[in-house]
Amino acid sequence: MSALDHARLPVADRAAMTGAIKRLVAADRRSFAAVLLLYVAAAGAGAALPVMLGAVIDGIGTGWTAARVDVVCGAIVACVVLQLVLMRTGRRLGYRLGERAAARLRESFIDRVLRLPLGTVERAGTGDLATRTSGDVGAVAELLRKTAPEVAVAMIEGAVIIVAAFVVDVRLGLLFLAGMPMLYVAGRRYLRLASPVFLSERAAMSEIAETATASASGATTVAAYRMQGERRDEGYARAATHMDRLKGIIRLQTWFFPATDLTFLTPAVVVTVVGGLWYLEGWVTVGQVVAVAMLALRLDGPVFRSMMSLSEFQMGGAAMARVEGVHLMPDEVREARPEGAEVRLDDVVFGYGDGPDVLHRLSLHPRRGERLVVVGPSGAGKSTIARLVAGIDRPRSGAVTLGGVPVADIPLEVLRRKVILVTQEHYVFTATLRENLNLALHTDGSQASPRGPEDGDGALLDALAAVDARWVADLPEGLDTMLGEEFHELNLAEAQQLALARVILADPDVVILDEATAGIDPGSAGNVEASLAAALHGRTVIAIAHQLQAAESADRIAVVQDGRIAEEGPHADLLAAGGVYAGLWAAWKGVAA
Ligand SMILES: Nc1ncnc2c1ncn2[C@@H]1O[C@H](COP(=O)(O)OP(=O)(O)OP(=O)(O)O)[C@@H](O)[C@H]1O
Repeated sequence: MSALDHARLPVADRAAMTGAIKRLVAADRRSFAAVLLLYVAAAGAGAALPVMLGAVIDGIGTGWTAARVDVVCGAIVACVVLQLVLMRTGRRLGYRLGERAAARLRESFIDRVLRLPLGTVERAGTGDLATRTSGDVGAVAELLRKTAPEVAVAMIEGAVIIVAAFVVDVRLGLLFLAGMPMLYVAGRRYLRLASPVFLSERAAMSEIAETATASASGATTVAAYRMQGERRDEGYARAATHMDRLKGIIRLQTWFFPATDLTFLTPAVVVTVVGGLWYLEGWVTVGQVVAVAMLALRLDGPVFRSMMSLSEFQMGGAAMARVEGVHLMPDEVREARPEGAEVRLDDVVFGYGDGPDVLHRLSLHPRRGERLVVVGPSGAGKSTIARLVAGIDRPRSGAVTLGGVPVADIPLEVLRRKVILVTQEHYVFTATLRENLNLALHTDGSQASPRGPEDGDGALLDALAAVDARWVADLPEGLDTMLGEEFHELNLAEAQQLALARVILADPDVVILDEATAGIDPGSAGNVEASLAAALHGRTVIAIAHQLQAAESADRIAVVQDGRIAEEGPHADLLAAGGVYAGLWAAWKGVAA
């Protein structure tokens, strides 16, 4: 296979992000309003402190009684307690709200990823998708559960403090705002500059993951071609790029953070100095100046907290843009309903991406219930035929149909019940053998629902027996044995048998086996195929085979060469014809002998 072209998955723009945030808020509207209300009330109780303190200062000057001062001081203490209680309750609710939003986001992300067309996933590269699935979704969850509530509290506190300053005195309130333009300008500039910097840092991280995943999954190939040095250099180069992007973030923050120190001190200094002069003019009272100056100083808390969170906020935002980007993938419109289960390939032309044609006007008509074996030299296009029949790819021209409609137009949930492709890549889920088998059963009532021990294990055990999986008898807990890397690990042959047993349980109309028994030793592969053929009797089986032994017993053999069907017919006829198949057979017999 040639290298896949890498078409990155999209990243959400501002409008898509706004839409996503609106959806998240709307899904939990009442809790959101409650949290907002609690934060505003807590901030109000906090801002009341300096205001009341100012009132006490002025009150003492204008002859308040000690009792009155005591009452106000009591109210100040009550406000401190109230603020603590409100803030604590708000935070608890806020974190829960964030957690729920994160869970919702995760679910819709996974749902979307599982519905992505396989071809798209392949072209995007597993690194990009892996980074989005693990790192990015995690970063967004952190954003929703921690950073966003943190920033929301800070913003609300800041807003309430400013309102409180205006309540004390409008002119002092305006003075208070004197330091704000700097903060606004610096904040805007930072946000504008930071967004692409953080996005590029995330993208560089994906590249590292992509390289590491590719090197690890292709380790044996890398070793065989002695490409360790190249792969290492590639990894270093990607890591260096990532380092550069991180340095960019640090450079940006180096000038931004000191600037913010100045910004939040400026209003307090301006209020104290100018407010002092206004007091001398008799325009304001000492209590008012003290109250607004204290409010200005209190601004440092929310400003500092939001500054500290801003980088995480940016990072979370960049991650969210990538997570949401997955939703921008155009949905595949698959609405065709097949009538029956006849498979036909007519004049099919196909090529990968922008590459050259690999199938050239190829036609193949597997008959209902027949076992058609497809053979041919390496690179002839056998697996490509399998992918087209399974609806993973679409032909450039011509038609690949199932029950009279294009396979690639059939909704996946319908198609997967009718056509199953088994390749050499098998996945054993970390779950019990029973659960691994039950995956194959439809849960919508159209066929038997997942079975537990109480339902009898007959069907599961029969399916395993049909693929000659004798190892099941030795499992410590039978069908309830946990499989997976950390539990009972299956070897390649066993994993293939598990995949084949799933096919029997799924009971589709058409089964495509693309070297599906290649991992099983040639001695037992024959047994497995024979018993599988018996279990799949009546189904259309298209088997792609390297081992010509499997071809001998086929109903029909199709020989693919250079993307075309070179010959078709039963084993004996093709041998007698003395063409391509006879040559392949002789070569294989020579090897096998
Ligand atoms: N994902 C892909 N992207 C680009 N080219 C591809 C891809 N998969 C296969 N090809 C190319 O398409 C042609 C047919 O490949 P295909 O895998 O169908 O052949 P095959 O007969 O199954 O070979 P083999 O027996 O080695 O598996 C080859 O030239 C191959 O390089």
